Amino acid sequence: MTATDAPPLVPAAEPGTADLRVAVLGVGLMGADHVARLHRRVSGARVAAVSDAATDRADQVAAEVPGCRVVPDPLAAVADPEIDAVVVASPGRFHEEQVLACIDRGIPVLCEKPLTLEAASSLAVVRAEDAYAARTGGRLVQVGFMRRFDPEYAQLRELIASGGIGEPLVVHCAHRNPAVPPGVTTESVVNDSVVHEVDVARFLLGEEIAAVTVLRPRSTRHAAEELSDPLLVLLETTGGRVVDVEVFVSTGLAYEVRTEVVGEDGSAMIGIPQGLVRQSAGPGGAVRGTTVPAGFRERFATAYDLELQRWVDAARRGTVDGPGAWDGYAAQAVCAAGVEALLCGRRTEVRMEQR
Ligand SMILES: NC(=O)c1ccc[n+]([C@@H]2O[C@H](COP(=O)([O-])OP(=O)(O)OC[C@H]3O[C@@H](n4cnc5c(N)ncnc54)[C@H](O)[C@@H]3O)[C@@H](O)[C@H]2O)c1
Ligand SMILES: O[C@H]1[C@H](O)[C@@H](O)[C@H](O)[C@@H](O)[C@H]1O
Repeated sequence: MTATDAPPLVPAAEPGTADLRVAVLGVGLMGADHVARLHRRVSGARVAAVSDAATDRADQVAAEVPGCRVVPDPLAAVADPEIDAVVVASPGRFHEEQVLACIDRGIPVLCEKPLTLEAASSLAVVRAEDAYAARTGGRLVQVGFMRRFDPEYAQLRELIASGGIGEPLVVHCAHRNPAVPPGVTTESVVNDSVVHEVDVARFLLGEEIAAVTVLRPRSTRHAAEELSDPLLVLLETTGGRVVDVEVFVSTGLAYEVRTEVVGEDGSAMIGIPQGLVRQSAGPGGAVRGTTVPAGFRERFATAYDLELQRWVDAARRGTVDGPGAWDGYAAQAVCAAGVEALLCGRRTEVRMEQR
């Protein structure tokens, strides 16, 4: 199920308030999905403008939404007085300036992960939003860690919080993509893929990550040259728990995202369809195990719906109801240590400012 073929959400916005006029910056794979969701499934908002470095792409996406304008310069879209809120879905290297422009204008922004590409620039976003909060008491930034809105992750968190499996000790994660676009590097796998598990670990365990170690097992023959794939990433939390992440981005098969938490009194796992599931290439390269989703758009369709609906509802109330700038910064600080650990081959401590 993707943005366009699922049944609409139940309207959630409060009556009597005007629709939020949203600009979406970057309408590639993710941005175009967000436009379709905001247009067809989410209530209380309308896509008033789109902006993309590829103007033909922007024209094509805008044509699907009545009343949607194309604004070629993304910063002009942010500055436009007829825009109330922004979704940033451009490549990560543009996030910092686009999010800072939203904070400068005092409008809410949902920024796709990663918040920025480095810990220092993410911290600059935190500081800018803190200055805005000191002046107004409000918050503006939400980061697109959509797994927090996935019903299975939410259920797992509640189970842990209720003591249902006792004190959590170890978390095992698998994050497997069938393939990644050309140009993806081993370092960008840490920043773009492992960043989800970093946020999941903080979300489930409620503590920071203190150190990262990265192991490089033998690489698959399916990986692009120079890509170390899979990786095993070990995250040690401040409370002494350990999270292991197998990240494998060129399986050639399907999209598998699993998380198992092992506690003192039990364990719980999410992300596995019931029954025996086998993933293997069949004759002629066909993929068996079709109950496993093909990609993140299918697996997390409900999470993206809920993420956008809650962002719109909160933005209309002048608040943020989801992972904020600090969560984006914390994840980048861990990923920076992860890239360092990858390059030096040793356990690396995370350097993070005090909140
Ligand atoms: N949460 C998730 O599950 C998820 C999934 C995929 C991608 N993402 C994130 O979404 C973002 C976009 O990824 P994608 O897969 O859609 O990439 P993409 O390459 O498909 O799309 C990016 C688009 O941005 C445009 N662009 C380039 N420079 C721009 C600029 N300065 N301003 C505005 N647009 C610009 C490109 O022309 C392209 O159309 C990334 O941050 C990525 O990490 C998140
Ligand atoms: O940008 C994508 C996206 O964030 C997906 O959710 C993740 O599974 C991929 O590994 C990553 O490349």
